[in-house]
Amino acid sequence: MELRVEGLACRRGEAVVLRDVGFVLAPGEALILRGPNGAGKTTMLRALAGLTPPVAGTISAPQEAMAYGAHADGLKAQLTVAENLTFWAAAFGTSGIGPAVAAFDLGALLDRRTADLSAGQKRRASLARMVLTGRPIWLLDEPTVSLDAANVARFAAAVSTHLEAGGSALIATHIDLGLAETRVLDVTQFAARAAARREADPFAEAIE
Ligand SMILES: Nc1ncnc2c1ncn2[C@@H]1O[C@H](COP(=O)(O)OP(=O)(O)OP(=O)(O)O)[C@@H](O)[C@H]1O
Repeated sequence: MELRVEGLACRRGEAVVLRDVGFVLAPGEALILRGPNGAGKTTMLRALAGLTPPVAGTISAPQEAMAYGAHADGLKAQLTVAENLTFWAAAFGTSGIGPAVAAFDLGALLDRRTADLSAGQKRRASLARMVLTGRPIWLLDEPTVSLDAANVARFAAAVSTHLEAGGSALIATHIDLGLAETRVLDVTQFAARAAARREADPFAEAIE
């Protein structure tokens, strides 16, 4: 499913952080969100995921087409990895957790409470949930935090499998994931405050 975003203005709290956001994400494509800390990557992903509805603009794909993987792992701490994944599979009507377990090498961890996992193990269990959603558009916020090199590669392979199946992914990350043929979207071009400053002072851009 294509995701077409036009004229999006996104707020965080009371402040409009981004405006005039526009891009097209085609099936089979990954788009990397870039920008320094505070540029608005999370803000954009939250708007697309429906957590903070945009102030203006249009998002072509319905909410049900998107799966959001946030900064937080979002696991139920007292449940085991298997119980967490089974819960998600049931919630999204996906049969079987096998492909998600294999993609993130979780076989040896299935009976462990997620509260007792290391940070990287929690991250892997959290990312496995994306596979279980069965949703075509993945929105991922710094997905590789806490992952070692082998697991960054596992994550990249899971994204590639998703893209090959006709899915797409919008990924905020500061690292090179090693994905083939990704496009990069620099969110600083959509900064609402810089635009407002430039409009107020036509010479501001020259001294920034
Ligand atoms: N709850 C909030 N209320 C008001 N402003 C916020 C809130 N959360 C974040 N902000 C501000 O919104 C701006 C965009 O933040 P955002 O988290 O989208 O940036 P980011 O590009 O994801 O940064 P990072 O790379 O550090 O994760 C920042 O200036 C931030 O301080």
